[in-house]
Amino acid sequence: MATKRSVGDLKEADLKGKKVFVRVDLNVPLDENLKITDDTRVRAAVPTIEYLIQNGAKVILSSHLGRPKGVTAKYSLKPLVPRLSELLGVEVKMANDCIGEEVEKLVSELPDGGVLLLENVRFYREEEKNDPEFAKKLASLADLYVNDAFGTAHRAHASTEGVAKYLKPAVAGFLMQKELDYLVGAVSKPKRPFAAIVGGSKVSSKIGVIESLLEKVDLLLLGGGMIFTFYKAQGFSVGSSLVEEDKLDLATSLLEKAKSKGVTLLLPTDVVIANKFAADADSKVVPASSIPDGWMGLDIGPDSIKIFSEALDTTQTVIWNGPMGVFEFDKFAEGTETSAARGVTTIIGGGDSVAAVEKVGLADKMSHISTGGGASLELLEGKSLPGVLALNDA
Ligand SMILES: Nc1ncnc2c1ncn2[C@@H]1O[C@H](COP(=O)(O)OP(=O)(O)O)[C@@H](O)[C@H]1O
Ligand SMILES: O=C(OP(=O)(O)O)[C@H](O)COP(=O)(O)O
Repeated sequence: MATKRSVGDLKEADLKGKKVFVRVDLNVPLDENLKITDDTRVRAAVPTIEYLIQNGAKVILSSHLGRPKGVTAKYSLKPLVPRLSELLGVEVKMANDCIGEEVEKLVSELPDGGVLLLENVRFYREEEKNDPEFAKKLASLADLYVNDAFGTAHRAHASTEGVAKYLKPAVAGFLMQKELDYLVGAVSKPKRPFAAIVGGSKVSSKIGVIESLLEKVDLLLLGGGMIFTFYKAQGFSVGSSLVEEDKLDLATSLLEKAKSKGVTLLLPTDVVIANKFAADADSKVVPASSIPDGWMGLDIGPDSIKIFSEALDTTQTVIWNGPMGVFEFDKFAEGTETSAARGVTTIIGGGDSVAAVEKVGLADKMSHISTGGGASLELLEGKSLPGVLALNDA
Protein backbone atom coordinates (compact mmCIF):
# COMPACT_ATOMS: atom_id res chain seq x y z
CA MET A 1 0.00 0.00 0.00
CA ALA A 2 1.29 3.50 -0.86
CA THR A 3 2.69 5.57 2.00
CA LYS A 4 0.14 7.96 3.38
CA ARG A 5 0.39 11.50 4.58
CA SER A 6 0.71 11.52 8.33
CA VAL A 7 -0.68 13.70 11.07
CA GLY A 8 2.99 14.36 11.92
CA ASP A 9 3.28 16.24 8.61
CA LEU A 10 0.73 18.76 9.92
CA LYS A 11 2.32 21.43 12.07
CA GLU A 12 0.95 24.03 14.47
CA ALA A 13 0.12 26.43 11.64
CA ASP A 14 -2.08 23.74 10.02
CA LEU A 15 -3.72 22.69 13.25
CA LYS A 16 -4.14 25.64 15.63
CA GLY A 17 -7.83 26.35 16.15
CA LYS A 18 -8.78 23.72 13.53
CA LYS A 19 -11.56 21.22 14.17
CA VAL A 20 -10.11 17.76 13.55
CA PHE A 21 -12.35 14.71 13.12
CA VAL A 22 -10.30 11.80 14.48
CA ARG A 23 -11.56 8.25 13.87
CA VAL A 24 -10.15 6.04 16.61
CA ASP A 25 -10.87 2.42 17.51
CA LEU A 26 -12.12 2.47 21.10
CA ASN A 27 -13.85 -0.89 20.65
CA VAL A 28 -12.53 -2.26 23.96
CA PRO A 29 -13.81 -5.21 25.97
CA LEU A 30 -16.14 -4.16 28.82
CA ASP A 31 -17.35 -6.36 31.68
CA GLU A 32 -20.97 -6.62 32.84
CA ASN A 33 -20.50 -3.46 34.98
CA LEU A 34 -19.24 -1.61 31.87
CA LYS A 35 -15.71 -1.51 33.26
CA ILE A 36 -12.91 -1.61 30.67
CA THR A 37 -11.13 -4.97 31.01
CA ASP A 38 -8.30 -4.13 28.60
CA ASP A 39 -7.37 -0.55 27.71
CA THR A 40 -4.72 -1.30 25.04
CA ARG A 41 -6.72 0.41 22.29
CA VAL A 42 -7.32 3.50 24.44
CA ARG A 43 -3.61 3.84 25.23
CA ALA A 44 -2.73 3.27 21.59
CA ALA A 45 -4.96 6.19 20.56
CA VAL A 46 -3.21 8.66 22.88
CA PRO A 47 -0.12 9.81 20.85
CA THR A 48 -2.19 11.23 17.97
CA ILE A 49 -4.66 12.95 20.28
CA GLU A 50 -1.85 14.41 22.39
CA TYR A 51 -0.11 15.74 19.29
CA LEU A 52 -3.31 17.46 18.19
CA ILE A 53 -3.90 18.93 21.64
CA GLN A 54 -0.32 20.22 21.84
CA ASN A 55 -0.74 21.93 18.48
CA GLY A 56 -3.93 23.70 19.56
CA ALA A 57 -6.44 21.68 17.53
CA LYS A 58 -10.04 21.07 18.62
CA VAL A 59 -10.24 17.29 18.73
CA ILE A 60 -13.47 15.49 17.80
CA LEU A 61 -13.13 11.76 18.54
CA SER A 62 -15.32 9.20 16.81
CA SER A 63 -15.45 5.44 17.34
CA HIS A 64 -17.72 2.44 17.34
CA LEU A 65 -18.15 -0.01 20.20
CA GLY A 66 -19.38 -3.54 19.51
CA ARG A 67 -21.96 -4.32 16.89
CA PRO A 68 -25.14 -2.60 18.13
CA LYS A 69 -28.44 -2.80 16.27
CA GLY A 70 -29.64 0.76 16.85
CA VAL A 71 -29.14 2.79 20.03
CA THR A 72 -28.27 0.41 22.88
CA ALA A 73 -27.17 1.61 26.34
CA LYS A 74 -24.60 -1.15 26.81
CA TYR A 75 -22.78 -0.05 23.66
CA SER A 76 -22.48 3.59 24.72
CA LEU A 77 -18.95 5.04 24.64
CA LYS A 78 -19.55 6.89 27.95
CA PRO A 79 -17.51 4.37 30.01
CA LEU A 80 -14.45 5.41 27.96
CA VAL A 81 -14.49 9.05 29.14
CA PRO A 82 -12.78 8.67 32.55
CA ARG A 83 -9.87 6.56 31.19
CA LEU A 84 -9.38 8.82 28.17
CA SER A 85 -9.40 11.93 30.38
CA GLU A 86 -6.92 10.34 32.77
CA LEU A 87 -4.52 9.28 30.00
CA LEU A 88 -4.71 12.62 28.20
CA GLY A 89 -4.67 14.80 31.30
CA VAL A 90 -7.61 16.84 30.01
CA GLU A 91 -11.32 16.68 30.74
CA VAL A 92 -12.83 14.88 27.74
CA LYS A 93 -16.39 16.03 26.96
CA MET A 94 -18.98 13.51 25.82
CA ALA A 95 -21.76 14.06 23.26
CA ASN A 96 -24.99 12.03 23.38
CA ASP A 97 -24.99 11.64 19.61
CA CYS A 98 -22.50 11.72 16.77
CA ILE A 99 -24.32 14.14 14.43
CA GLY A 100 -26.95 16.85 14.84
CA GLU A 101 -27.44 20.21 16.48
CA GLU A 102 -26.38 19.29 20.00
CA VAL A 103 -23.11 17.90 18.67
CA GLU A 104 -22.55 21.01 16.54
CA LYS A 105 -23.07 23.17 19.62
CA LEU A 106 -20.58 21.14 21.66
CA VAL A 107 -18.05 21.38 18.83
CA SER A 108 -18.50 25.15 18.64
CA GLU A 109 -17.83 25.39 22.39
CA LEU A 110 -14.58 23.40 22.21
CA PRO A 111 -11.53 25.47 23.17
CA ASP A 112 -8.23 25.04 21.33
CA GLY A 113 -6.74 21.82 22.71
CA GLY A 114 -10.19 20.59 23.85
CA VAL A 115 -11.42 17.04 23.26
CA LEU A 116 -14.98 15.89 22.52
CA LEU A 117 -15.93 12.22 22.26
CA LEU A 118 -18.91 11.52 20.00
CA GLU A 119 -21.37 8.74 20.86
CA ASN A 120 -21.07 5.34 19.15
CA VAL A 121 -21.16 5.99 15.42
CA ARG A 122 -22.74 2.54 14.84
CA PHE A 123 -25.93 3.70 16.57
CA TYR A 124 -26.74 4.79 12.99
CA ARG A 125 -27.23 2.03 10.41
CA GLU A 126 -25.87 4.48 7.87
CA GLU A 127 -22.37 4.04 9.36
CA GLU A 128 -21.89 0.45 8.24
CA LYS A 129 -23.71 1.14 4.96
CA ASN A 130 -21.17 3.88 4.26
CA ASP A 131 -24.09 6.19 3.47
CA PRO A 132 -22.75 9.34 1.71
CA GLU A 133 -25.28 11.68 3.36
CA PHE A 134 -24.29 10.40 6.79
CA ALA A 135 -20.59 10.71 5.90
CA LYS A 136 -21.22 14.32 4.83
CA LYS A 137 -22.89 15.07 8.17
CA LEU A 138 -19.87 13.70 10.04
CA ALA A 139 -17.54 15.65 7.75
CA SER A 140 -19.47 18.87 8.30
CA LEU A 141 -18.38 18.87 11.96
CA ALA A 142 -14.70 19.44 11.18
CA ASP A 143 -12.01 21.06 9.02
CA LEU A 144 -9.79 18.02 8.53
CA TYR A 145 -9.74 14.26 9.03
CA VAL A 146 -7.33 11.93 10.79
CA ASN A 147 -7.84 8.17 10.68
CA ASP A 148 -6.07 6.40 13.51
CA ALA A 149 -8.47 3.44 13.75
CA PHE A 150 -6.23 0.69 12.40
CA GLY A 151 -8.47 -1.96 14.00
CA THR A 152 -11.36 -0.83 11.81
CA ALA A 153 -9.38 0.08 8.68
CA HIS A 154 -10.64 -3.07 6.90
CA ARG A 155 -14.20 -1.73 7.07
CA ALA A 156 -15.43 0.66 4.37
CA HIS A 157 -17.77 2.53 6.70
CA ALA A 158 -18.87 6.17 6.76
CA SER A 159 -16.50 7.24 9.54
CA THR A 160 -13.55 5.18 8.27
CA GLU A 161 -13.82 5.65 4.52
CA GLY A 162 -16.77 7.78 3.37
CA VAL A 163 -15.88 10.84 5.42
CA ALA A 164 -12.43 11.08 3.77
CA LYS A 165 -14.15 12.01 0.50
CA TYR A 166 -15.60 15.16 2.02
CA LEU A 167 -12.90 16.28 4.44
CA LYS A 168 -9.41 17.18 3.22
CA PRO A 169 -6.68 16.74 4.07
CA ALA A 170 -7.42 13.20 5.22
CA VAL A 171 -4.32 11.81 6.91
CA ALA A 172 -3.16 8.78 8.88
CA GLY A 173 -2.66 8.98 12.63
CA PHE A 174 0.50 7.79 14.38
CA LEU A 175 -0.97 4.43 15.38
CA MET A 176 -2.21 3.73 11.86
CA GLN A 177 1.26 4.50 10.52
CA LYS A 178 3.06 2.40 13.11
CA GLU A 179 0.84 -0.60 12.44
CA LEU A 180 1.25 -0.35 8.67
CA ASP A 181 5.01 0.13 8.89
CA TYR A 182 5.45 -2.94 11.05
CA LEU A 183 2.90 -5.30 9.58
CA VAL A 184 3.53 -4.63 5.91
CA GLY A 185 7.25 -5.28 6.51
CA ALA A 186 6.88 -8.32 8.75
CA VAL A 187 4.37 -10.17 6.66
CA SER A 188 5.84 -9.44 3.26
CA LYS A 189 9.13 -11.17 4.17
CA PRO A 190 8.43 -13.41 7.14
CA LYS A 191 11.12 -15.64 8.62
CA ARG A 192 10.09 -19.24 7.95
CA PRO A 193 8.59 -21.56 9.01
CA PHE A 194 5.72 -19.10 9.16
CA ALA A 195 2.59 -20.05 11.09
CA ALA A 196 -0.81 -18.50 11.58
CA ILE A 197 -3.12 -19.25 14.49
CA VAL A 198 -6.73 -18.33 13.90
CA GLY A 199 -9.43 -18.64 16.54
CA GLY A 200 -12.01 -16.43 18.21
CA SER A 201 -15.69 -16.10 17.56
CA LYS A 202 -15.96 -13.93 14.43
CA VAL A 203 -16.10 -17.08 12.30
CA SER A 204 -17.93 -15.69 9.29
CA SER A 205 -15.59 -12.73 8.87
CA LYS A 206 -12.38 -14.72 9.44
CA ILE A 207 -12.99 -18.07 7.77
CA GLY A 208 -12.51 -16.47 4.34
CA VAL A 209 -9.09 -15.22 5.40
CA ILE A 210 -7.92 -18.80 5.82
CA GLU A 211 -8.05 -19.33 2.08
CA SER A 212 -5.49 -16.59 1.43
CA LEU A 213 -3.43 -17.60 4.45
CA LEU A 214 -2.96 -20.98 2.82
CA GLU A 215 -1.01 -19.17 0.08
CA LYS A 216 1.38 -17.59 2.58
CA VAL A 217 1.97 -19.81 5.59
CA ASP A 218 3.66 -23.16 6.17
CA LEU A 219 1.50 -24.06 9.13
CA LEU A 220 -2.03 -23.09 10.08
CA LEU A 221 -3.50 -23.82 13.48
CA LEU A 222 -7.21 -23.41 14.06
CA GLY A 223 -8.86 -23.03 17.44
CA GLY A 224 -11.60 -21.12 19.24
CA GLY A 225 -15.09 -20.94 17.85
CA MET A 226 -13.66 -21.42 14.35
CA ILE A 227 -13.22 -25.19 14.61
CA PHE A 228 -16.77 -26.46 14.95
CA THR A 229 -17.71 -25.42 11.43
CA PHE A 230 -14.81 -27.59 10.25
CA TYR A 231 -15.87 -30.50 12.49
CA LYS A 232 -19.46 -30.33 11.30
CA ALA A 233 -18.27 -30.22 7.69
CA GLN A 234 -16.46 -33.51 8.41
CA GLY A 235 -19.67 -35.06 9.75
CA PHE A 236 -18.81 -34.81 13.49
CA SER A 237 -21.52 -34.03 16.04
CA VAL A 238 -20.82 -30.60 17.55
CA GLY A 239 -23.60 -30.32 20.17
CA SER A 240 -24.49 -26.67 20.73
CA SER A 241 -21.05 -25.31 19.80
CA LEU A 242 -20.72 -22.21 17.64
CA VAL A 243 -21.27 -23.18 13.97
CA GLU A 244 -21.68 -21.18 10.77
CA GLU A 245 -24.05 -23.42 8.81
CA ASP A 246 -23.56 -21.54 5.56
CA LYS A 247 -19.78 -21.98 5.67
CA LEU A 248 -19.69 -25.80 5.76
CA ASP A 249 -18.82 -26.17 2.06
CA LEU A 250 -16.11 -23.54 2.42
CA ALA A 251 -14.64 -25.42 5.40
CA THR A 252 -14.49 -28.64 3.34
CA SER A 253 -12.82 -26.93 0.42
CA LEU A 254 -10.28 -25.26 2.73
CA LEU A 255 -9.25 -28.63 4.15
CA GLU A 256 -8.76 -29.92 0.60
CA LYS A 257 -6.86 -26.83 -0.46
CA ALA A 258 -4.47 -27.11 2.50
CA LYS A 259 -3.73 -30.70 1.49
CA SER A 260 -3.09 -29.82 -2.14
CA LYS A 261 -0.84 -26.88 -1.20
CA GLY A 262 1.19 -28.94 1.25
CA VAL A 263 0.30 -26.63 4.14
CA THR A 264 0.01 -28.33 7.52
CA LEU A 265 -3.45 -27.44 8.81
CA LEU A 266 -3.96 -28.56 12.39
CA LEU A 267 -7.39 -28.79 13.98
CA PRO A 268 -7.60 -29.69 17.68
CA THR A 269 -8.01 -33.42 18.26
CA ASP A 270 -9.72 -32.93 21.61
CA VAL A 271 -11.82 -30.17 23.14
CA VAL A 272 -12.95 -28.95 26.54
CA ILE A 273 -16.73 -28.91 26.54
CA ALA A 274 -19.23 -27.20 28.85
CA ASN A 275 -22.89 -27.76 29.64
CA LYS A 276 -23.56 -24.00 29.47
CA PHE A 277 -21.80 -20.78 28.40
CA ALA A 278 -20.74 -19.70 31.88
CA ALA A 279 -17.69 -19.48 34.14
CA ASP A 280 -19.18 -22.07 36.51
CA ALA A 281 -20.25 -24.55 33.82
CA ASP A 282 -19.55 -28.27 34.24
CA SER A 283 -16.69 -29.16 31.95
CA LYS A 284 -14.94 -32.24 30.56
CA VAL A 285 -12.48 -33.19 27.85
CA VAL A 286 -13.72 -35.24 24.89
CA PRO A 287 -12.35 -36.21 21.47
CA ALA A 288 -13.23 -33.59 18.87
CA SER A 289 -15.41 -36.10 17.03
CA SER A 290 -17.78 -36.78 19.92
CA ILE A 291 -19.30 -33.69 21.47
CA PRO A 292 -22.59 -34.81 23.06
CA ASP A 293 -25.90 -33.03 22.43
CA GLY A 294 -26.47 -30.10 24.79
CA TRP A 295 -22.71 -29.52 25.30
CA MET A 296 -20.54 -26.91 23.63
CA GLY A 297 -16.80 -26.73 22.94
CA LEU A 298 -15.21 -23.80 24.76
CA ASP A 299 -11.48 -24.59 24.60
CA ILE A 300 -8.98 -26.86 22.89
CA GLY A 301 -8.06 -29.96 24.91
CA PRO A 302 -4.73 -31.06 26.50
CA ASP A 303 -3.67 -33.35 23.62
CA SER A 304 -4.23 -30.53 21.14
CA ILE A 305 -2.29 -28.11 23.32
CA LYS A 306 0.67 -30.51 23.24
CA ILE A 307 0.47 -31.00 19.46
CA PHE A 308 0.06 -27.26 18.83
CA SER A 309 2.94 -26.38 21.16
CA GLU A 310 5.31 -28.82 19.50
CA ALA A 311 4.36 -27.54 16.05
CA LEU A 312 4.86 -23.91 17.11
CA ASP A 313 8.28 -24.64 18.61
CA THR A 314 9.68 -25.16 15.11
CA THR A 315 8.37 -21.83 13.76
CA GLN A 316 10.17 -18.51 13.26
CA THR A 317 7.21 -16.20 12.73
CA VAL A 318 3.74 -16.60 14.16
CA ILE A 319 0.78 -14.38 13.47
CA TRP A 320 -2.02 -14.97 15.90
CA ASN A 321 -5.58 -13.74 15.87
CA GLY A 322 -8.46 -14.97 17.97
CA PRO A 323 -8.26 -16.78 21.31
CA MET A 324 -8.18 -20.61 21.35
CA GLY A 325 -11.07 -20.71 23.80
CA VAL A 326 -13.33 -18.62 25.99
CA PHE A 327 -10.34 -17.35 27.99
CA GLU A 328 -12.54 -14.91 29.90
CA PHE A 329 -13.65 -17.96 31.96
CA ASP A 330 -10.64 -19.47 33.77
CA LYS A 331 -11.76 -23.05 33.10
CA PHE A 332 -11.46 -22.45 29.35
CA ALA A 333 -8.31 -20.28 29.25
CA GLU A 334 -5.58 -22.91 29.08
CA GLY A 335 -5.48 -23.34 25.29
CA THR A 336 -5.05 -19.59 24.81
CA GLU A 337 -2.44 -19.24 27.56
CA THR A 338 -0.28 -22.04 26.25
CA SER A 339 -0.41 -21.20 22.54
CA ALA A 340 0.44 -17.54 23.15
CA ALA A 341 3.82 -18.38 24.63
CA ARG A 342 5.30 -19.94 21.46
CA GLY A 343 7.15 -18.83 18.33
CA VAL A 344 10.07 -16.48 17.85
CA THR A 345 8.47 -13.43 16.26
CA THR A 346 4.91 -13.38 17.40
CA ILE A 347 2.59 -10.80 15.95
CA ILE A 348 -0.71 -10.73 17.66
CA GLY A 349 -3.81 -8.85 16.67
CA GLY A 350 -7.39 -8.32 17.75
CA GLY A 351 -9.13 -6.64 20.67
CA ASP A 352 -9.84 -9.88 22.51
CA SER A 353 -6.59 -11.60 21.60
CA VAL A 354 -4.63 -8.70 23.05
CA ALA A 355 -6.81 -8.79 26.15
CA ALA A 356 -6.01 -12.51 26.42
CA VAL A 357 -2.21 -12.09 26.35
CA GLU A 358 -2.44 -9.17 28.77
CA LYS A 359 -4.53 -11.33 31.10
CA VAL A 360 -1.97 -14.13 31.16
CA GLY A 361 1.00 -11.73 31.44
CA LEU A 362 2.57 -12.61 28.08
CA ALA A 363 2.20 -9.26 26.34
CA ASP A 364 5.88 -8.35 26.69
CA LYS A 365 6.91 -11.64 25.02
CA MET A 366 5.20 -10.56 21.78
CA SER A 367 7.21 -8.88 19.00
CA HIS A 368 4.30 -6.73 17.95
CA ILE A 369 0.89 -6.29 19.47
CA SER A 370 -1.46 -5.04 16.84
CA THR A 371 -4.68 -3.26 17.71
CA GLY A 372 -6.38 -4.92 14.73
CA GLY A 373 -7.29 -8.57 14.36
CA GLY A 374 -9.33 -8.61 11.16
CA ALA A 375 -7.33 -5.66 9.82
CA SER A 376 -3.95 -7.34 10.34
CA LEU A 377 -5.23 -10.58 8.79
CA GLU A 378 -6.46 -8.70 5.72
CA LEU A 379 -3.10 -6.97 5.37
CA LEU A 380 -1.46 -10.36 5.60
CA GLU A 381 -3.71 -11.56 2.82
CA GLY A 382 -2.27 -8.78 0.68
CA LYS A 383 -5.50 -6.78 0.59
CA SER A 384 -5.62 -3.00 0.65
CA LEU A 385 -7.51 -1.60 3.60
CA PRO A 386 -10.33 0.79 2.54
CA GLY A 387 -9.73 3.07 5.54
CA VAL A 388 -6.13 3.54 4.40
CA LEU A 389 -6.81 3.78 0.66
CA ALA A 390 -9.17 6.71 1.28
CA LEU A 391 -6.39 8.82 2.82
CA ASN A 392 -4.17 11.29 0.97
CA ASP A 393 -0.86 9.95 -0.26
CA ALA A 394 2.32 11.34 1.20
N1 LIG B 1 -15.14 -22.13 21.41
C1 LIG B 1 -15.62 -20.88 21.49
N2 LIG B 1 -16.96 -20.65 21.49
C2 LIG B 1 -17.44 -19.39 21.59
N3 LIG B 1 -16.68 -18.29 21.70
C3 LIG B 1 -15.34 -18.47 21.70
C4 LIG B 1 -14.75 -19.76 21.60
N4 LIG B 1 -13.42 -19.61 21.64
C5 LIG B 1 -13.17 -18.28 21.77
N5 LIG B 1 -14.32 -17.59 21.82
C6 LIG B 1 -14.50 -16.15 22.02
O1 LIG B 1 -13.96 -15.42 20.95
C7 LIG B 1 -13.87 -14.06 21.38
C8 LIG B 1 -12.84 -13.33 20.58
O2 LIG B 1 -13.10 -13.48 19.20
P1 LIG B 1 -12.66 -12.42 18.08
O3 LIG B 1 -13.45 -11.17 18.24
O4 LIG B 1 -12.78 -13.15 16.79
O5 LIG B 1 -11.14 -12.13 18.45
P2 LIG B 1 -10.32 -10.75 18.33
O6 LIG B 1 -11.12 -9.66 19.02
O7 LIG B 1 -9.05 -11.02 19.02
O8 LIG B 1 -10.19 -10.50 16.86
C9 LIG B 1 -13.54 -14.12 22.85
O9 LIG B 1 -14.42 -13.28 23.55
C10 LIG B 1 -13.71 -15.60 23.21
O10 LIG B 1 -14.45 -15.80 24.40
O1 LIG C 1 -12.48 -5.30 17.18
C1 LIG C 1 -12.33 -5.11 15.97
O2 LIG C 1 -11.90 -6.06 15.11
P1 LIG C 1 -11.05 -7.38 15.57
O3 LIG C 1 -11.86 -8.12 16.62
O4 LIG C 1 -10.90 -8.17 14.28
O5 LIG C 1 -9.73 -6.86 16.08
C2 LIG C 1 -12.57 -3.77 15.32
O6 LIG C 1 -12.96 -2.79 16.28
C3 LIG C 1 -13.59 -3.88 14.19
O7 LIG C 1 -14.82 -4.31 14.72
P2 LIG C 1 -15.85 -5.12 13.77
O8 LIG C 1 -15.23 -6.48 13.47
O9 LIG C 1 -17.14 -5.21 14.57
O10 LIG C 1 -16.02 -4.30 12.51
